[in-house]
Amino acid sequence: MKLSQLLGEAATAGLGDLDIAGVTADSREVRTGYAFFAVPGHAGDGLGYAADARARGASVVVAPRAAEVSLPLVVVPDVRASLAHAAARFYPRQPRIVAAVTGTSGKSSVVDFLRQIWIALGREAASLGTIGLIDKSGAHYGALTTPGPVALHQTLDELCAGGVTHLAMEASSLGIDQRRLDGVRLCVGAFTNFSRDHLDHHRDLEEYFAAKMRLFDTLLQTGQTAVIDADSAVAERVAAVCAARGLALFDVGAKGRAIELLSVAPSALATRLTLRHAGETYDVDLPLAGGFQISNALVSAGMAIASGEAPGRVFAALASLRGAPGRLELIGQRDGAPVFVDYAHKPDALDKVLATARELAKGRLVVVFGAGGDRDKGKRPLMGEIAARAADIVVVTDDNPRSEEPAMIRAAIVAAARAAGSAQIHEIGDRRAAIETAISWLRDGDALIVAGKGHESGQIIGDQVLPFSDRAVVEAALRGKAE
Ligand SMILES: CC(=O)N[C@H]1[C@@H](OP(=O)(O)OP(=O)(O)OC[C@H]2O[C@@H](n3ccc(=O)[nH]c3=O)[C@H](O)[C@@H]2O)O[C@H](CO)[C@@H](O)[C@@H]1O[C@H](C)C(=O)N[C@@H](C)C(=O)N[C@H](CCC(=O)O)C(=O)O
Ligand SMILES: Nc1ncnc2c1ncn2[C@@H]1O[C@H](COP(=O)(O)OP(=O)(O)OP(=O)(O)O)[C@@H](O)[C@H]1O
Ligand SMILES: N[C@H](CCC[C@H](N)C(=O)O)C(=O)O
Ligand SMILES: [Mg+2]
Repeated sequence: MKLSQLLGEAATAGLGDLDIAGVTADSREVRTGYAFFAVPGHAGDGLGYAADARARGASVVVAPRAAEVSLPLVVVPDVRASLAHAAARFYPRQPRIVAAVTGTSGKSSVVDFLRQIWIALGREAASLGTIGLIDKSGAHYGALTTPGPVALHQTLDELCAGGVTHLAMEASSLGIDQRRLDGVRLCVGAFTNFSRDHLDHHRDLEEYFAAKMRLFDTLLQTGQTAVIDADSAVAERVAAVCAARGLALFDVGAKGRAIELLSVAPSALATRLTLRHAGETYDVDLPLAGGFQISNALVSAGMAIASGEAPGRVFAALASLRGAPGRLELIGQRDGAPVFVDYAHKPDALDKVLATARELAKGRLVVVFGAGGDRDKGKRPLMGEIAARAADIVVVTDDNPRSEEPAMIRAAIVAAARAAGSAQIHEIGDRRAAIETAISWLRDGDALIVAGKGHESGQIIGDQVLPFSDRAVVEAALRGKAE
């Protein structure tokens, strides 16, 4: 492909006729004839790797500023956006329907539910996000929630070639901000909710909010639909952003107008809902527990309807939804006490999941959790406080300490937990021992939530990833054996 086709004629300053064999922002992936996009990153500056790119055969560097690089160089105003658009042109095919969801919590659940609804309605559907790419061939785990633009466009092209017509994808705030989704031909966008997260990357909550809003004020086009959880505290602000862009608003929830949640009747691990949409009333038996799962299910139903599906069929499909892996997933029981694995690793998610579990526990509520190293330190005391207030027994353990001293992370949680509530607070660093001990304490009517790692398959200590699965450890402990 010619450079002019990748970047647009105006941008290429006389170099438009160069044949380009591939695009990348990582010099280590450069092959002969590639265009190397020099991205100023968090850890390094791509221009510093131009010599490496040249040595590996790059034929041109695309950069945000002029520099001495011994290769033809094209300067562009927004190099991450140029990379994303170039990747979209290099890998041109995309599923006909691409729906993206943003929000602090619920994204992985929503994309999983939307894929399940589409499949139930006979569509060739896939989902992409934190738990990987899930299509009919199975689950393929990826490192990022929203992949980098080159990997993303390659994936979209491959999915399309494989016959996938409908894709539900997570739009992380970092992904949106870093232009990973620029060039994706979106049809529908959705917003779940907003609370504290990623303050290790965004300067403050306003900046984090603005990053999410880019999905609505820039990436979606006038006339397209935005589905919003109307019960979110920021729903009105999001609606105003959507209105200013000329998006069609589809709001869902107790305060929703497009799908109005009229009543909720919880029963053990399921919930009966009555909904109103376009003047019709629907009864739905949602086979999931928890108010937050209702929100997620309604957002996914809204996205399915916005993508052209018949509402009656969409609501009928909700009756067979399965929870996303590691999201309030019931693994088994010990003496009448259910044990769940959940991915709450931020304050609001922990609050929501413990509130749900409290309703399921006739006896004591037990929680095992920790907090990630090299991540927002501010969330540690908040999570300690929430756990101590919501649970009866709190076991603070390790969750991906990365380069930090694990005991320091635990200490920050434990101190806040001890100051906050009347719960028993225990500290057991070894996560396997923490889970096994908590399970050994269970009595009839109790409930245990093992939070923070969900689907994850490793414990990151230093720069090593040791195989570890909460699910496997819980299963083994419930069988009464070491895993
Ligand atoms: C902090 C962050 O967001 N980093 C992401 C970002 O990297 P960066 O642009 O800052 O890169 P950098 O390391 O400073 O390097 C600068 C440039 O030099 C290049 N380079 C580097 C080394 C080399 O030898 N040669 C070379 O060319 C790099 O490819 C890069 O283009 O852009 C890269 C490409 O898109 C991402 O792979 C990378 O994700 C890292 C691995 C990461 O861990 N990101 C996490 C925090 C993340 O993005 N998480 C979100 C949210 C998760 C959620 O809430 O669900 C996600 O979407 O997953
Ligand atoms: N709508 C919601 N509101 C609040 N908490 C939620 C909601 N949905 C899920 N949660 C909680 O957040 C956890 C993560 O859910 P999920 O993976 O669906 O969200 P996510 O937005 O993809 O999160 P991440 O950004 O970590 O990938 C769940 O395990 C649950 O504890
Ligand atoms: N995408 C999130 C996931 C965190 C999961 C939790 N187990 C942790 O390691 O903090 C992050 O990397 O911050
Ligand atoms: Mg996710």
